Amino acid sequence: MAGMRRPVAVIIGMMGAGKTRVGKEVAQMMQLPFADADNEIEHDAGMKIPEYFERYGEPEFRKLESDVVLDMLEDFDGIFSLGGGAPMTPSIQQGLAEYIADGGKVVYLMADPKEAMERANRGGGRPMLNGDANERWKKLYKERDPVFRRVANVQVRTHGQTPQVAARKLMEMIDQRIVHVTGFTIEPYDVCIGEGVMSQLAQVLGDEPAKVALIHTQPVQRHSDRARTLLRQSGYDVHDIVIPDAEAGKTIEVANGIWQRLGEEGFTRSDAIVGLGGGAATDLAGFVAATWMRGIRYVNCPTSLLAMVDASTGGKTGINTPQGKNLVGSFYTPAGVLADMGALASLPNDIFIEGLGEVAKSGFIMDPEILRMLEDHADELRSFDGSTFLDSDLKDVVAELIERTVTVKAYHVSADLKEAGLREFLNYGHTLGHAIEKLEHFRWRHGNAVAVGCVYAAELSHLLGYIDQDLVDYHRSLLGSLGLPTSWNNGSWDDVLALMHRDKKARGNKLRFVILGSLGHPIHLEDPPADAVEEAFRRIQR
Ligand SMILES: NC(=O)c1ccc[n+]([C@@H]2O[C@H](COP(=O)([O-])OP(=O)(O)OC[C@H]3O[C@@H](n4cnc5c(N)ncnc54)[C@H](O)[C@@H]3O)[C@@H](O)[C@H]2O)c1
Ligand SMILES: O=C(O)C(=O)C[C@@H](O)[C@H](O)[C@H](O)COP(=O)(O)O
Repeated sequence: MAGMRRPVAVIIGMMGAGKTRVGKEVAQMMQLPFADADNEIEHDAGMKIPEYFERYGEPEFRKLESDVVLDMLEDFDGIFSLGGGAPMTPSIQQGLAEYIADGGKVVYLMADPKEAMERANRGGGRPMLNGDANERWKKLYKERDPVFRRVANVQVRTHGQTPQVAARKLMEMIDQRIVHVTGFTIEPYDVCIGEGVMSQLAQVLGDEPAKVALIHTQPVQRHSDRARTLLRQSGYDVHDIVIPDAEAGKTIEVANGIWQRLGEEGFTRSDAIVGLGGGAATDLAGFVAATWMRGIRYVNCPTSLLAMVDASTGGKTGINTPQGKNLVGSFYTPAGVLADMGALASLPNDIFIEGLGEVAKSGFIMDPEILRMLEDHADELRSFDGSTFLDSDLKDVVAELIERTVTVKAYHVSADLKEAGLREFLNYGHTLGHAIEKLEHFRWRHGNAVAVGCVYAAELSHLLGYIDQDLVDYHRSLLGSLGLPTSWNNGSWDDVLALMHRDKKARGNKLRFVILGSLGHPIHLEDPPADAVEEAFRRIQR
């Protein structure tokens, strides 16, 4: 039945861009069939395209092309390359938009115009280039390039690359998962998830910045080396800024040191920042980007699981103060997020597991499929080993968990960037979680503290009659099976309570929490009874 199959990717681009050559190469690498729309048309028409053009003219050709392309979009499951002019036809544009909405990848293959023009002129037989071929090509490029950019959801630059290198790049891009973040007050951006996606850094930064401050920590040196090389190859003047690791980097002193460097090194409003590392590094880099000259462009390259699923997306940037976690900051949206799963190869097991705390949180508040996946793969996830990860079956599971968790995040952020209500649901588990982190002098990892905080919030939900004991037990058993902590007994209630009053959800002297009305349905809890708030704490101490 039509509609059951769809292409793995559709390649569009100018005549001579190498769509067929590169497309065939990709198909071979991925062991998929390849189809070229022009061949399919010639097959249907029973004649060569130039002959069809001559006999029936361009409008008839475009009609036939549209029929063939729309059929293939619903009944072909390989790599499909379109003729240069196909994406200009409104019915094909509509078909491609539906295909993208259904999760498809429309790849704009961007070759060097000079190379593409030469290739297109070689061999002749292109009716659209009749007359002065170079002039025709340039004119068509001017018309088509903006349309191609609009209809594609993936862009691959192949300037000066061999078809094999271009194909590998394209394959990485096809394999990637993309979550789109948009909203009323948000400049839309994509979170790209997959191995190798860091190679899109220059594309996301754009042409405007001349200088790029690459802010990272020392443990991710190998990934920052790669980013620096990519940036230099693309012609940026790269300024390497190494910050103290983890929470030690989220301080006003560190931010001040970077402001000084940006000033001394002449960073202007058109320059940019790349934040690379765990969530602490991306929070700090975002904060510097938000404040330097009141805001410059920044791109996040998260390298920990937690930063990939949560910290790098959504625009909450900030630093800690001696009084608490993230007390100073701003909502400032990145231009893009490149979650390169290749970085997970160097991630220690305990830091991977910590990230699962935020993944589970997203399951509890919205996406039960996340919880099912965590249950089904608890043993493999718990034994995560970066050195074998990229070649293991776990990679696809983790890619899907990242995509689903980022989708939960994007849903809340898109509707409520500045956290007027809905976005607060992402804070499930954080009221107690942040207090634990502070009382443990940040030696407890964020995701671990959030895991305990989720059990606390579940206990509170149960005490107030919203959920039954089974769901509280489920929190403990699921989080425990992943190697996450579910209890904490290292601080006094008075200290915890004082810190929870400093939580950003509190209003005046009233506590506010996010609890569960039922699984997947969080609710706000305003000014709850003091005895329930304390009793829930007693229950997580056991
Ligand atoms: N802005 C937000 O919306 C948001 C959301 C969630 C968490 N956060 C913040 O994120 C931080 C927690 O993030 P985190 O868990 O990534 O902690 P982290 O940034 O402290 O990183 C944990 C450790 O792992 C190292 N690391 C990271 N990637 C690595 C890799 N690929 N290989 C080897 N080592 C690697 C880091 O250098 C660090 O030592 C907290 O500060 C938290 O408040 C922010
Ligand atoms: O994006 C959000 O909104 C969140 O609350 C996500 C949290 O997982 C994250 O830890 C965030 O940094 C917490 O923010 P805070 O406002 O409670 O400091």
